Amino acid sequence: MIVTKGLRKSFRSRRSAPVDAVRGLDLTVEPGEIFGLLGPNGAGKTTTMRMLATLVRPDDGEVTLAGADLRTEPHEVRRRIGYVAQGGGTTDGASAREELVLQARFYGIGKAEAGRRAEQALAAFELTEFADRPCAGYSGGQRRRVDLALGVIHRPRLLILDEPTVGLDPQSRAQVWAEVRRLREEGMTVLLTTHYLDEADALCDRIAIVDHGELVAEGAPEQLKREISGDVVTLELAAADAEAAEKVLTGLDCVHRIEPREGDELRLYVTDGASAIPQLLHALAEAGLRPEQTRLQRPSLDDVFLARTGRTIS
Ligand SMILES: Nc1ncnc2c1ncn2[C@@H]1O[C@H](COP(=O)(O)OP(=O)(O)OP(=O)(O)O)[C@@H](O)[C@H]1O
Repeated sequence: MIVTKGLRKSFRSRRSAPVDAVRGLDLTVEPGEIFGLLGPNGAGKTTTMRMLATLVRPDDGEVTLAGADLRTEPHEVRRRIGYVAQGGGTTDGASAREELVLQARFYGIGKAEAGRRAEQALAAFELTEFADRPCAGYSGGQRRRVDLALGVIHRPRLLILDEPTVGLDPQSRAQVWAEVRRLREEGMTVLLTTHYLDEADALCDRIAIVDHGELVAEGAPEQLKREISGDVVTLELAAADAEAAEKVLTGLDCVHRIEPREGDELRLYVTDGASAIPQLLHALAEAGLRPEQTRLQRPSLDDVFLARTGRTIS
C-alpha cells in the first residue's frame, strides 16, 4: 500500500545550517495493516507524513501510495489517501455535520450524497448527539473523532494520521484506538505516527522506529522486542527451596541465563516466556518444588530503541 525507497528531505535556510530531516527512508506498508512510525521528537516523522500526503516535496526517493506515484500522480495520491494533520482540521464555529459536508463537497461529492455520507460518518464515529453544535464546545476526544471522520469521508484506501492521540486523556485515547481498529476491520490501511510507546505496542501490527531521519528498526512490536532480549520470568520460592530450584532450572534448554539470586527470587532470561513457563513449572514439580509466585515481564519498545541507539525514546 505504501512503498518508499530512499526518501529524503533536507531543510535549508540562510540563517542556520541545513537540517537533514529524513535521510533515505525505505518503508513498506502492506494493505490492511496499522503501521506505526515511532521515534523521539525531531526524528523526522511529521516530515515523512507530509511528504506522503503531498504537502512537502521530497528531495529524492521513489514513493508509491495506494498504487499511485507520488511524483508523477500527486492528484491521484490525494484522491486515494486521507490525511489528518497533528492539529486536526476543525473550525471552532462550525458543527461536525457542516465540516463533514464541506469536506465531502471538497472531494467533488454531490450535495445529497455529501449529506448522506456526513450522516453515516456521524453515526459511525458516535458524533450524532452533538452533530449540530459548534466544534468549539466538543471535548478533545470528540474533536479528534471528527478529525478522523473528516479524514475518511471520501472513502480512501489509506489513512495517514499524524499523532492522533497527542494531548488526549486515557479514555479518549482508547476511543481513538477503537476507531482506528474499526477502520482497519473495514479494510482500510492506516499509517500513524506516535511517540507513545504503549500506543505503538498496543495498536500497531508493525512499526518502524526512526531516529535522526533514519530507520533504526522495523517489524511487529512483539518480534522486535523478542529479538532484543527475550522475556524475563521471575519466580518467587519458599526460602528453603530457592537453592534447589536454581540448580534444577540451570540445566534447562529454554533458560538462557539466570541472574544471581536475590533472596528467594529467581530471575530467568528465556526466549519466549509463554512457552518457557510451563517447562519451568514442570521441571520444578518433578523435583517436588513449587514457586509461590510466577511473573512474566516482556521487554518494552523503549528497550528496543535503547539497544539500537544507546538512548531511550522517552
Ligand atoms: N519547515 C522546516 N524548516 C526547517 N526545519 C524543519 C522544518 N520542518 C521540520 N524541520 C526539522 O526537521 C527535523 C525533523 O522534524 P519533524 O517535525 O519531521 O520531526 P518529528 O519526528 O515529527 O518530531 P515531533 O515528534 O516533535 O513532531 C527537526 O530537526 C525539525 O526541526
